[in-house]
Amino acid sequence: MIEVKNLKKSFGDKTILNDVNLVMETGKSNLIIGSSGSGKTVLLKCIIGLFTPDEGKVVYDGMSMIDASKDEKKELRQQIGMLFQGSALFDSMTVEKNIRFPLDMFTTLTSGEKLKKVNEVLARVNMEGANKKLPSEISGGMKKRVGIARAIVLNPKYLFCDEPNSGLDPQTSLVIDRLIRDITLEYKITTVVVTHDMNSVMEIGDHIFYMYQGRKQWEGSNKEIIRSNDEKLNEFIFASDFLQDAKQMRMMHEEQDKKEPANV
Ligand SMILES: Nc1ncnc2c1ncn2[C@@H]1O[C@H](COP(=O)(O)OP(=O)(O)OP(=O)(O)O)[C@@H](O)[C@H]1O
Repeated sequence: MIEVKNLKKSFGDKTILNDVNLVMETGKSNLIIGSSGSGKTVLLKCIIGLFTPDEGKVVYDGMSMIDASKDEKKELRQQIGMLFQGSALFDSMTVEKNIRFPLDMFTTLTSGEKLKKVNEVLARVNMEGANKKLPSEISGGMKKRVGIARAIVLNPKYLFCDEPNSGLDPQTSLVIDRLIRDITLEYKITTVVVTHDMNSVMEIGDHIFYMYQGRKQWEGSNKEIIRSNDEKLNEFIFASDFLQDAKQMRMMHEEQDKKEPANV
């Protein structure tokens, strides 16, 4: 579980995050959504320790990141897997070397043990046998899968994904979303996803945080979001790329409700 408590962050006299409180549960996909400039990336960077908040705390399973010792921070960093926007693979390295990179950085495993781990995670993302391929030789969706394999190779307790579907077609996005959701459940990871994609919200949004002008404006599940009465959230849903999908989803759910009233 990750708890964000009374987090504040400003740059100069501009307040970016204003008293943000979130609880992100283990084994769940926690999504952060919001319009451009609402503070999602700054929030993510505060959570993973790339920015130091001006006030407040980020607590990882009872351990406050700010108050942690140097060794505790180092240990925590190893428990964090990161899927970057655009996958961020090393172009000159093969798939195998890309995935092995965190093992080389953080472990003293033998090369045989490392290869075993690489092959395990490659199989988990359905990319068996792709060891010797270069990033330039695989598709965007495959690159994301390699990025996920690299993010989970150290068995992280926490997984952060920044726009995991950027640049992917809807079908491939669905594959990536489901992979993130399944891995979150199987490995009992606390997963945090920053996204603009309504399909992801509906597919994997166990818990969604809607950020508006540096504050948490709304939170709830993917079932609740399409029935929300929050004006700002609805404006966001209906004014953005979410429009078509959201309308369709809302209609689908209304149809479903007529048949079987949902208890939410
Ligand atoms: N290092 C920085 N120094 C100064 N201002 C910053 C810095 N990083 C972000 N900001 C400002 O913080 C605000 C929030 O930015 P942030 O990147 O968190 O938005 P976002 O919600 O992630 O947007 P997007 O969806 O476009 O990525 C913006 O006004 C941005 O200019």
